[in-house]
Amino acid sequence: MGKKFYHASHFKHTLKKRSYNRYKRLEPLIKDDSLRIQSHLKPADPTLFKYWRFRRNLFSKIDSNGIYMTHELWFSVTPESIASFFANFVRACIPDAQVILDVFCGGGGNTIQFAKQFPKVFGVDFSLEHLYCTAQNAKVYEVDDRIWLKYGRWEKICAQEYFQDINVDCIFASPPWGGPNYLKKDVYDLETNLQPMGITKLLKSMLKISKNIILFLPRNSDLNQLSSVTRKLLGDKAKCKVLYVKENGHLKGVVAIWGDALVNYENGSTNNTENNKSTDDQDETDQKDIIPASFYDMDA
Ligand SMILES: C[S@@+](CC[C@H](N)C(=O)[O-])C[C@H]1O[C@@H](n2cnc3c(N)ncnc32)[C@H](O)[C@@H]1O
Repeated sequence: MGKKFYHASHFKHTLKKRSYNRYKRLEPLIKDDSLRIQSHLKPADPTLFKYWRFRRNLFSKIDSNGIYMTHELWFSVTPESIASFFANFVRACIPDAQVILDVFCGGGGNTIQFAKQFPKVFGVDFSLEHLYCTAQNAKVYEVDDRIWLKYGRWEKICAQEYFQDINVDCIFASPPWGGPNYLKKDVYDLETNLQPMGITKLLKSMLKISKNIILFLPRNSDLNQLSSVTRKLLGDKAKCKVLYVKENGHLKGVVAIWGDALVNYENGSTNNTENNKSTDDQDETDQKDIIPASFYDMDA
């Protein structure tokens, strides 16, 4: 992968060698190991307690005490059963896929589950701390050898065409929704609220790299905007499929899906049995289950 990416297995080492200034920024966190989660200890910030209670939903291996999180990751990591569902879904739809790109990879919730299914996974994030968490967490799941990380803003990375020469089979992205206020309005405007760019720009930037795209979006996302962006960028006959994602009966968000291989899948072809095993804390975690509750064929 040349000098463009950091291999997750040697993240610290390569960062120190190639980008000493960046390494220096991260060094205090590495030295005092302050991002490492000791599962039995509540986070210092009480506003995070509600996420900590469900910590095993985020990473089933959190009790290994080898998982790394930042403050932001407590409320933005994709819960493991959902991330596993997405990875199984892509595997079922594109069985011979080799390369997955996870834009906005955060703490590796999705990257790790993809790496369990596919030989090569790229993760992009503009937070060095988050990339460090992804690299560390991937070690716990023993998939660090399959993960390559890119530091930087997606806006810049796609403009500089870093992925142009790589045959990416599918792009997954869980972009920032703009904080908890996303539920305050009945309908979430995907052009003005989604970060770091609206849905049109985001989808356009990704279509240059792969035709198979999955975006994890707020549950109140404006479906009309998804329909019109599909028509605008892909033509009158193109389709976007929307899948409602539930965890423990709670609607967590929607995924918008583009690309024939993903859109034309057979219902029920994915299986999440590994993650249906309940962990301890029965009252907290209950049964983890992802139910594709509804499907909309957006006839653009
Ligand atoms: C919702 S979180 C992703 C969580 C991730 N899927 C996981 O399971 O850990 C969004 C991530 O996007 C990153 N991010 C926000 N703006 C970005 C940008 N312009 N370019 C790259 N990464 C960005 C944040 O640092 C954060 O880690």
